[in-house]
Amino acid sequence: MIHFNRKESNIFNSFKKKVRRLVYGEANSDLLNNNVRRMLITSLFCLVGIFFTGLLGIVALIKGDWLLSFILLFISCLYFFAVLFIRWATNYQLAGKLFIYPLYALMLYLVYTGGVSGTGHVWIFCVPAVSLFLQGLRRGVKELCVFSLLLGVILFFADDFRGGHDYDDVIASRIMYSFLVVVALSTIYEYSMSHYNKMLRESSYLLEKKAITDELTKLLNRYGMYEKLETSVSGRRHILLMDIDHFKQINDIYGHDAGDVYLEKVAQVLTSTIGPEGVVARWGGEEFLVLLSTSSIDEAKHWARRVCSDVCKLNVPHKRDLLQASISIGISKLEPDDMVHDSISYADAALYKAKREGRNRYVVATGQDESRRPW
Ligand SMILES: Nc1nc2c(ncn2[C@@H]2O[C@H](COP(=O)(O)OP(=O)(O)OP(=O)(O)O)[C@@H](O)[C@H]2O)c(=O)[nH]1
Repeated sequence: MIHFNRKESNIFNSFKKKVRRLVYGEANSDLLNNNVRRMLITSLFCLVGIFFTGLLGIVALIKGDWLLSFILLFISCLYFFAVLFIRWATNYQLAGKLFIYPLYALMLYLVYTGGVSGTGHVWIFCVPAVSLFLQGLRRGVKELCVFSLLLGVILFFADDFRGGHDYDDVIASRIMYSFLVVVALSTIYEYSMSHYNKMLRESSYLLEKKAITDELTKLLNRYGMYEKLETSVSGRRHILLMDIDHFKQINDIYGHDAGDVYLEKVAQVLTSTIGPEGVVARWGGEEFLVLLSTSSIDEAKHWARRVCSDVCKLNVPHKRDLLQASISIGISKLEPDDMVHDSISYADAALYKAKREGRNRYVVATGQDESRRPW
């Protein structure tokens, strides 16, 4: 068993960090994002490509094979440019094309000339996996068909042209068969991976949605609303924190299920009353929170008044009765540099003032400006 001592593992960790920074750049924390992942893998392909074409280019240069050396070093520079391009434009698709087309050309050139001592064809087996990854399943398969066709022509007829390598027919057919087997296996693998990734993306989308949605009312839940509240915007916004009045009585008299139906209806009223002026969430129990995009306190009061009036007008039929209630609201403002928690506390204090003053009303939070003063 290998044991690393602390110093070795520190060196190893800092080396790992450096490599991650080189490859991932700033995207390290966002690896679940499909685009970011593709960008990183394309960068990695390019880095591997730079290394190998660069190295083989230098070897060819030392051996005096000027043309091969020029081609390899040119491609190495192209891949370097592709890495920079991904970093600069974050466009992995174009960078992928910059990678794959020179690769096709280089592979066909190596097969055509036979490469070093007739070993040119040994490199072609990396093509299917790279092509399918960079170009996607459909396009990748089409391009691999064209590539295989050109490969076949070169393998069987290259010796008819000047500089073409003379492949034995048996070897040519074996190279062709084995290449087609790799194409088929890579296609099956890519198909199953893309299918699996699609399912993974769908289920992670559903889970994400579930995590921020209230099951009963289908509004945002507290967690989802916190995300909205913490999204920084340039201007002032307003918070309406609301609580249904004497809701316990509805539960006590008509039962919990009737209470649930009433909550659902209140959620619908809030959504239709506020419309695009804000975001509505179920804050918990019989409490709702609206984040208004308006910066004007008069407009915030206007929306609070409308909510009070629309909830009062709500009659929810239950057996032979009609469920009715009112709502109390606390209003506070949320400036870009305010602590979200503080603004909600102010709205909460205002809400309880509204309850104390007789319910079915709104109260604007006081003291918010004083709290911002340094004294
Ligand atoms: N049906 C139902 N009731 C809920 C739900 N969540 C909380 N409640 C009930 O909401 C009631 C809240 O009651 P209280 O906090 O005493 O307040 P209230 O009766 O609304 O009175 P005020 O707020 O003082 O006007 C409790 O009876 C809870 O059981 C829910 O999801 N469904």
